[in-house]
Amino acid sequence: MPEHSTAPESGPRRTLRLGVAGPVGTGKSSLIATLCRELSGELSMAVVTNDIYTDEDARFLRSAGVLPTERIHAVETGACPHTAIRDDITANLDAVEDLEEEFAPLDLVLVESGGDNLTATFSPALIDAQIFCLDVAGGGDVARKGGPGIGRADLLVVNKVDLAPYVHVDAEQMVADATAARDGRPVLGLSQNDPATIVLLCDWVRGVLREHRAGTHVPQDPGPMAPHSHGPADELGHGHGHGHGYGHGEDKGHGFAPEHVHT
Ligand SMILES: Nc1nc2c(ncn2[C@@H]2O[C@H](COP(=O)(O)OP(=O)(O)OP(=O)(O)O)[C@@H](O)[C@H]2O)c(=O)[nH]1
Repeated sequence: MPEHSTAPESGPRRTLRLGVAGPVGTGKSSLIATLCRELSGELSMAVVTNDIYTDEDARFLRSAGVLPTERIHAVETGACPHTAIRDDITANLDAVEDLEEEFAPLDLVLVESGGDNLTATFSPALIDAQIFCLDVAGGGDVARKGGPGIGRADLLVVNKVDLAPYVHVDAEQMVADATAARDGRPVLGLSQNDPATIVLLCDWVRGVLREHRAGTHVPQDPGPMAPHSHGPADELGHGHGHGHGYGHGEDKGHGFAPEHVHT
């Protein structure tokens, strides 16, 4: 762990807060472990994980030994994961700020979302940039289906490309479809088993950090998740809905409605 980083001090806050979101099991924790392993020699880093009921992701990272354990904080959301990264970010913001204070000056804090569906994105009030993670095992057509993270995250990772032949997915086509859906925003085919792709991932992070330091990186909001509810309690007005007031009527849908998020 470096005592201090060689990165220049400029701008209002030096730490880059980088979110990693995506559906369950797409490889978010593994990606974060890899970034810690590859970059912690040059950057001062910390991690915040989100799980609904456990601190399992934090325990995975601690046991992987990729950072000193005290640099890995777990947030137990107790609710669907997107709530804690978008609707009420208090617990995550507290965790990030605690780490930034305790280990000042930090260069990079990675925030891992709990595994959710295609609609979860981070609030730009919590993070400066975000990665959205898909994997080839979820099916080659997922990238085409769209959603705020796929369309507008700072980086879309198509993960586990090494598995593509085994799940009968054309990884190159999946990356091409994703690229077409993103108006030129970057897409990276990644595999933990392919060091060349890991180099590209690390270079992307270094680039965003440079821009953040230079004050030229502008945090983007990929957009809200689709209106949905959480079962009968919501219908009765006792649960928590997520209509977000984006003008598409009642918050009573149960599925992903991409047409509702591109407004
Ligand atoms: N073959 C292959 N497997 C991978 C790769 N990345 C991750 N995995 C495996 O995919 C599984 C899920 O990875 P995780 O990193 O736990 O995924 P996650 O998105 O953090 O999972 P949740 O936190 O439960 O949403 C694990 O068995 C990983 O070893 C990869 O590049 N290639």
